[in-house]
Amino acid sequence: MNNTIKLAVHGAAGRMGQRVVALASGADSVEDASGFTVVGAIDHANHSKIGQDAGVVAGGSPIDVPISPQWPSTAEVVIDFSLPEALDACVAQCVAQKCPLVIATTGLSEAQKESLAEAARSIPIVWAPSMSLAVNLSMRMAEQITRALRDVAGGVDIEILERHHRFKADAPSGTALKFGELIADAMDADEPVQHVHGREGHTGQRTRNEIGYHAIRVGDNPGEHTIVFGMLGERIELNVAASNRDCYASGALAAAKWLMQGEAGGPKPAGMYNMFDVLGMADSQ
Ligand SMILES: NC(=O)C1=CN([C@@H]2O[C@H](COP(=O)(O)OP(=O)(O)OC[C@H]3O[C@@H](n4cnc5c(N)ncnc54)[C@H](OP(=O)(O)O)[C@@H]3O)[C@@H](O)[C@H]2O)C=CC1
Ligand SMILES: O=C(O)C1=N[C@H](C(=O)O)C[C@H](O)C1
Repeated sequence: MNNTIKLAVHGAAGRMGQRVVALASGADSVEDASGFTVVGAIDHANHSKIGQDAGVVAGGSPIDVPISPQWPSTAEVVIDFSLPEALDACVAQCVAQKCPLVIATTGLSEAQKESLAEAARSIPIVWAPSMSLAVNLSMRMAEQITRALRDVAGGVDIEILERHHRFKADAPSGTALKFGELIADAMDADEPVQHVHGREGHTGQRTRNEIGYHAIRVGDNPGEHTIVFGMLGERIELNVAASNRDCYASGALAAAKWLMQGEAGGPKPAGMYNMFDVLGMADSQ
């Protein structure tokens, strides 16, 4: 009997979708990727790869699953790496099929975030801007550093630099925004933290309660974040960089597996989860 997890990938012909298909279908031996059968490789109807075998599109052997706009009825869990404008239909489909969902797409609108919260009332969703273990661990470290430096004499200036490939559509990265959100909470400032995106012109002196963001787009960089904690006389730089996209793909597969491991033997209960939950870091602030 085949008791592997039946997986559908949304955005399957894209850079990330291809790596998820490749790992989940065993092209490389990665522990988090074992135990899946890819049953659906979904992309939009006008994609040039429609009809081609998803395993071959991903650079491996055929897996008998074509890239298709059709949703398979057999999927037990869905991983989405697509575009914000493609996400609403994906969420609606998962709700209709009562299918657990991992959402990795970034650049979502506030309205989309609200509808995700609504969807999470009926299905379990893992939603995170970075599926990488190293990034999520670095987020926890950034919170700790922020708290440790909160009352340092002279103050600390926190700036977030992110570097990504030239094809990336959103800026700053979802990960940079998440770092900023967590750091702002950890600053526990008396006044609201200002999120300042780039600087140009006569900006005046930097205020104490701001976080700066700088988005660099260069070549094929698969993702790098540097959090600078600048003090008077010294600084800390927390740098986390991907060498390739498999840290995100294997993290998404770990999340899909985690969603399928509810206490009652079925999937997790409906709710909104993140990678801290998946990685057992929810309480390690
Ligand atoms: N959370 C995480 O760990 C990570 C998140 N990401 C995020 O994942 C997303 C995808 O990244 P990446 O793979 O590099 O992007 P790509 O553009 O390479 O892939 C997106 C895929 O979705 C397709 N698509 C477009 N419209 C639809 C639709 N209506 N239905 C289904 N598929 C559609 C695209 O087709 P077409 O090319 O024709 O537009 C493409 O094949 C981004 O938001 C990125 O920021 C990326 C890496 C890690
Ligand atoms: O588009 C990408 O490539 C990435 N996007 C995510 C983000 O916006 O944070 C995660 C990762 O950095 C790669």
